[in-house]
Amino acid sequence: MALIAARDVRRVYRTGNVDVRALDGVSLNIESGQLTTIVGPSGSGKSTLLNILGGTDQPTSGSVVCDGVEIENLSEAGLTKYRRERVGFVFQFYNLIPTLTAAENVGIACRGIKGAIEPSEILETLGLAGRERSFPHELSGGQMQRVAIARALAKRPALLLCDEPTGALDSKTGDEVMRTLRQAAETSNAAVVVVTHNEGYSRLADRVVRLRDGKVSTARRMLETDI
Ligand SMILES: Nc1ncnc2c1ncn2[C@@H]1O[C@H](COP(=O)(O)OP(=O)(O)OP(=O)(O)O)[C@@H](O)[C@H]1O
Repeated sequence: MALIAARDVRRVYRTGNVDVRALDGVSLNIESGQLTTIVGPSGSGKSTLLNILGGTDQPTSGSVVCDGVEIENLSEAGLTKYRRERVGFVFQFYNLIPTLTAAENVGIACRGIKGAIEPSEILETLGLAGRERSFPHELSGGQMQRVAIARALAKRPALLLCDEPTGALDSKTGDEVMRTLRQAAETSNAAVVVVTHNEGYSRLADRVVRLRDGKVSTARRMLETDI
């Protein structure tokens, strides 16, 4: 069974007298252990979809079931619990706390979460052994992003949502980060979903969801092994 099943999801924003249909009947499944990229032109609804999957926004209509949770029916408290326990977030500009070390940044994010991975262990998995005590300003962009990925993975989320995770990186480092995310999907069995403007990364994806005007225009598998 798919980790996420979205059915006929609509999100309408009202600005003044104008309704903007950010999502206009999106249906898709997202599987655990796979890397899914969401691509499409600016304004096509990519971030809106990510926000709904992550429980930072709710659909105007339609249904989104993630890991057995019906997101559209959650209260504020339910959404907070869902975000905290099931979803990891990775952002373009890392969002690390500058006054905390790499290990502290990871540790603080999963305080009180049962079964969370030790900061040193997850940092090592992500190739950052020996950098536990480094502060963000002592790390390169790629290393900071790997700390951010470690922070997101430490709580063993079912879903890892990444909004333009390579947007601030050069192409070689961006490639490395995408490979790290692909590996994370395999080893952690999380569903990794990446919004990206870089269509080239689709070659690393198991599945590519293309949005256009708030609708899915194509959703296809990329790897031979998954066809
Ligand atoms: N809070 C909001 N209020 C009003 N309109 C919004 C809001 N958020 C998004 N929109 C509109 O919804 C549409 C989809 O926006 P969204 O940010 O999801 O697109 P996107 O594909 O992520 O774009 P980009 O690639 O530029 O980040 C756009 O027309 C946008 O202006």
